[in-house]
Amino acid sequence: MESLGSGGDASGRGDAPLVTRRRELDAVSRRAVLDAFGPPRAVWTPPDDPSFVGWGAAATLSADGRNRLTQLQVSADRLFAHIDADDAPQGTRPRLVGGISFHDAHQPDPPWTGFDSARFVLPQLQLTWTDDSAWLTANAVGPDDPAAVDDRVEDALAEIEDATPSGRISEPPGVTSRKRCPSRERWREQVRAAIDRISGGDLQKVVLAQSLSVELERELSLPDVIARLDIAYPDCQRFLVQPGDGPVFFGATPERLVSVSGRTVETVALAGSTGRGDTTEEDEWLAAELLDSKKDIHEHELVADAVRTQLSPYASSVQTGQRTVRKLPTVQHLQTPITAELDDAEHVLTLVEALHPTPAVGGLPPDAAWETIKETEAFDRGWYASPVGWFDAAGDGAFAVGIRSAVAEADRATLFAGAGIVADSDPDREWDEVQLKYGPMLDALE
Ligand SMILES: C=C(O[C@@H]1C=C(C(=O)O)C=C[C@H]1O)C(=O)O
Repeated sequence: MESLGSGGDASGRGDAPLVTRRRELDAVSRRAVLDAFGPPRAVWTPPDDPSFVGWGAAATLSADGRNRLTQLQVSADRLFAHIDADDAPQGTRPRLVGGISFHDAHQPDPPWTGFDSARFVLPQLQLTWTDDSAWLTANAVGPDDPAAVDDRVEDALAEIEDATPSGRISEPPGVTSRKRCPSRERWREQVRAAIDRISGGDLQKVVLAQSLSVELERELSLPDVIARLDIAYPDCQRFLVQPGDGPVFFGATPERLVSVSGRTVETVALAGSTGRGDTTEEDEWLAAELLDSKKDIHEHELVADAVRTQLSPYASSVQTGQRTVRKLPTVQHLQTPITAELDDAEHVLTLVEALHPTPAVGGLPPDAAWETIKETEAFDRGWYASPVGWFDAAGDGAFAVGIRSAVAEADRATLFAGAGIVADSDPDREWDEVQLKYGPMLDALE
């Protein structure tokens, strides 16, 4: 490990060549290979792009402190400086996969063991699925003999060929006990205190979160959890990060933080929520009410304005799409797509830094919101509501906001969900909204 200034380290041996080999394979079952290869691993399955899985660590970059994303960019540039092939199709190029914690003051204590303030891994093996095939990419850094990398490819190919899915996707493990933080009564007090602060004028919005710790009847099968989320949440970004043998962070989030491809930036404002109806009529009525709700439009537009403002130093023209209702299995949200063309090429981490946390998960103004969150929430957000994603040597990449998520180890999991509080929020409605947002993870577990 070498040190890159305070708190930064990289096992990427910046000046050593990065050796990459790739092979196209017949389609393989992701569930089967996830079963066959253990941690460290990462899964990234976007709604509209190929699925990606990484195993092992050819290099690990981690950093903390206020400059964590700048430090990471420096170590990543060094790691990628001597890449031996970069003209391959996008999904097959070497990628750093990982994420950062909600706040830079985070310590990787339980349940977040292994989840540094910022941590990205260049996998030893990457598998990327295309429409009818898959690509295996093997990465190695430094004194590794290129012939050893070829051997690793052959070994991995043999193992992948042998990997067969183990029967049907199992049923969720089942929940035997649950512990909420805060209690309903305490939540009411917290929301009222936040509203008082908003009335005082130094805060416009704050997103307060809850945690739900559950014990499971059986140990969690990660390949099966991901398979169940694929079926139930195909329109969401499914992700999983497991730094070592310990905990895993996973989710199915509807919220893109930012993606950068060349000069094109895509992001979204997602805030303002209601439930789903039991009938089509009720569902449409709820959607219409949401689209018309002054409180939700206010909550939403604070996010859209902040996103546009944060992008403006990098892009002279920022396009705002139409505000519509995004329907998810347990909730509906107001959503506005936002796109921009960058004036100059920028690294996706620069935009992550500019945007995180948006007021969809933090609040406004950001410092007053963080102060309120820190004083109010009696648990560590860890990587919940934080940027999770990947980037490559060109600085292209994609990041989601890690909501609708849980951190789990063996037969325990902690789920997180939050709601935006504005001046006219009602504590009980916000409570109900949070329970709906636990839906995706609870469905995966019970
Ligand atoms: C904070 C969460 O969700 C965010 C908050 C929303 C809201 O307050 O309406 C809606 C979508 C997300 O941006 C969460 O799911 O935990």
